Amino acid sequence: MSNAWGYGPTNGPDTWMERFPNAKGLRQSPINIVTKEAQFDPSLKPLKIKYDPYNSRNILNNGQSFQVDFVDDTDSSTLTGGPICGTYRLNQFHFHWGASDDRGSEHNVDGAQFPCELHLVHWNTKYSSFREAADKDDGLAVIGVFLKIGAPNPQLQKVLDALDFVKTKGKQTTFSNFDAKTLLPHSLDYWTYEGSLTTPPLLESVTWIVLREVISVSSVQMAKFRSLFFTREGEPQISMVDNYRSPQLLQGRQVRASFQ
Ligand SMILES: NS(=O)(=O)c1ccc(S(=O)(=O)c2ccccc2)s1
Ligand SMILES: [Zn+2]
Repeated sequence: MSNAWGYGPTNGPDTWMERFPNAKGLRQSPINIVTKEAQFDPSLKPLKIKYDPYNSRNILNNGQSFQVDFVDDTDSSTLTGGPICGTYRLNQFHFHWGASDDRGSEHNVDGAQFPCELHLVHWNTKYSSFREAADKDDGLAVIGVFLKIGAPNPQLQKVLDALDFVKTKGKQTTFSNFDAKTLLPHSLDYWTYEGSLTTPPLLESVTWIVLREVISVSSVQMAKFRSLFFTREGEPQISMVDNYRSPQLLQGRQVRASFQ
């Protein structure tokens, strides 16, 4: 029986500190964003996001979520501006969601959870590769976008339609010509703070950029997320749901806002 980390009763977030000591670190993610304590910082620049659909490569069920991977050997899909210095390249995006619409996001806002949260993962090109950047203090920048129950999201549906081909752990399929920018809300107002990966190895290398404006998702679309499995083909099926870590202690960190 694999002792890999996961989200179940015997390998979930409360057990992670046994094998991943970063879990007890001072800049862990996610957090609860208390909006009244997030200070407007006029020195924060607007986010500059340039994504080239040509870079989207495949979609993979990695046994914890599903991710859309991007070719990141050039600066054609990048994040600049905002709270970061230099250029960060888009490497992948993935989601976290709940077993029901009342939970699923990792970050909370004023104690409220959303049914789903999108993470767009970028790495700092001052380092030679994603792998080299992954454990550096300024190595990664992740844009978080909350999904709220409402009208069906046609752009998201393009991603959900591909899930039929990656139902179980390890399955992947080609996913080309997808413009990740179509998943972003109109406003790029954001909160930002210094944090970590929200999954093992919980590296404290992430500048978090959490967008204030949500994107919509219908309940039917949420059911599609929940049609995936944590388990491999042929193993007893465990539905891929509740793949989120709960908010961690702020430990004195400041959350800044790009807006008043
Ligand atoms: N949920 S999250 O956005 O914080 C996140 C967790 C894991 C990753 S990673 O797979 O990119 C990765 C990055 C570095 C090392 C290992 C995996 S991104
Ligand atoms: Zn994530």
